Amino acid sequence: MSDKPEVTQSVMTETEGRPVRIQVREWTVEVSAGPDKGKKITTQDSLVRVGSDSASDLVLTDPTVSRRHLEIERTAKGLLLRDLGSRNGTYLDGRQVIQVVLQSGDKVQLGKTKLSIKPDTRTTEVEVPSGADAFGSLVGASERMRILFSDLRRIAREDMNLLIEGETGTGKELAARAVHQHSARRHGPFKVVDCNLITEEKAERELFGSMRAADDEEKGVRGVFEAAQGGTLFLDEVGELPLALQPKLLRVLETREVPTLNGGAVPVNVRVIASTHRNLEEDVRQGRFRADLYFRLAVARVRLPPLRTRRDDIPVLAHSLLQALKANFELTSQTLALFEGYDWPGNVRELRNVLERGALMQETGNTSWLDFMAQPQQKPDASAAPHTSVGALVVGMNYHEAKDRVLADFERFYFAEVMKEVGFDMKAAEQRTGLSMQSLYRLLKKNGLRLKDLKNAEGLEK
Ligand SMILES: Nc1ncnc2c1ncn2[C@@H]1O[C@H](COP(=O)(O)OP(=O)(O)OP(=O)(O)O)[C@@H](O)[C@H]1O
Repeated sequence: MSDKPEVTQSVMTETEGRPVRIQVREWTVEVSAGPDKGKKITTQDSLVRVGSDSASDLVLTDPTVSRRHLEIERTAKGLLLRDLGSRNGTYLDGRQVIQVVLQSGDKVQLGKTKLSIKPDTRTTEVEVPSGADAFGSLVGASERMRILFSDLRRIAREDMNLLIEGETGTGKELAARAVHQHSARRHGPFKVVDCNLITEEKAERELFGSMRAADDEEKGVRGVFEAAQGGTLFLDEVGELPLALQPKLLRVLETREVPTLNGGAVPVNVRVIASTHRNLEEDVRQGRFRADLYFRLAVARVRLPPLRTRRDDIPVLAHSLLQALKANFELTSQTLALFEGYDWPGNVRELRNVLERGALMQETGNTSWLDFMAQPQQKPDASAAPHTSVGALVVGMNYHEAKDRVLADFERFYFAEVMKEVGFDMKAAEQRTGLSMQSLYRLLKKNGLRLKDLKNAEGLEK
């Protein structure tokens, strides 16, 4: 669980423009009955997700509990419990509940498990710079994000390894880039490795660098650790790294060198930033992730909060994303209210995608935000023919902006169609597109096209 503080009360202690001291509180969710009795989580974060899925904050082994069963959010109105469409439901005093503000002493029942929630376990004070509502390309005006920006700024200076946790689309990669840009390494390279793609065969060559043959060296083949020399290496979705490879990564991190095949070693000077959407601590407990590697990676640790827990960021994010999209329309207060009432399962990426679609459709006078937001994750927009409205949109732009825009539309359309055409088989897509697997994944991700969502849209996945 994150060490991010949740703001519960603001106390101005200094004049405007100077740091503000705010009080943060810890709270605890504990299993009081059931197979996981005694298990608990104490956190300063505002959201606790409970379920059998290993990405939950409180992971339960009770087989009557759904993978994503419920979540409890600390809001200004109190502790808000939401059932996440669980199979066996969530009960309070024998009554099934979908969404409810918890009262003190409430016992929550899910399957054979009972939870007790203890607010205010401990209070501490933290300092937040006032007015800092962006860090690199990350935007956010909420106090939670401002605290996060100040943590990231400090971590950037300190050159330690960093683990960034957060749901999909919360900005983990943007945060990693921003840390790099604010560090002493900013003039060095920023290299990304998608750990979903690292197989045991590829690892030696691509990840651990110089385990290379002499002739590779002549051909100039360098592993990514060497390519990131003097800079930052971003290990995206590090929780997906096969167990067999974890000791090798650990060794490189410990020795700060990559071995060569001839028995030598090349020193590497690289800061590692890793990201995960999983609950890695739980993976460590379950033996899926090595504890020693976890502690090497998580010297500093931050969690990017889901958008639904910082709805006050939505207006500023929406305006800034629209600006970046060069979209030429105003968001009405009704639209913003609609946005603020929606849960954004795909987080900021989903908001950006919705705005992008809105920008295109508005040109044809068809904007209906509700349609876009109904199931945006299930309907990746890429297949929406871009040429119908893009012409009208780009004539107002300069050449470079227009080109970027048309290219982005083309990419989304092209990749969504190709993936459907090849039956979502990445190997076949690699051949069809002539791109490397790594580039293919990155372009899919860049365009907000997740394989799972595309399959969902085709009804291929539950
Ligand atoms: N705080 C933010 N400010 C501005 N844009 C943001 C922010 N967070 C996310 N975004 C937008 O969402 C997109 C996705 O962000 P990013 O790729 O960093 O998310 P992620 O957490 O790494 O996602 P995933 O886990 O799916 O890889 C970005 O390209 C950007 O447009």
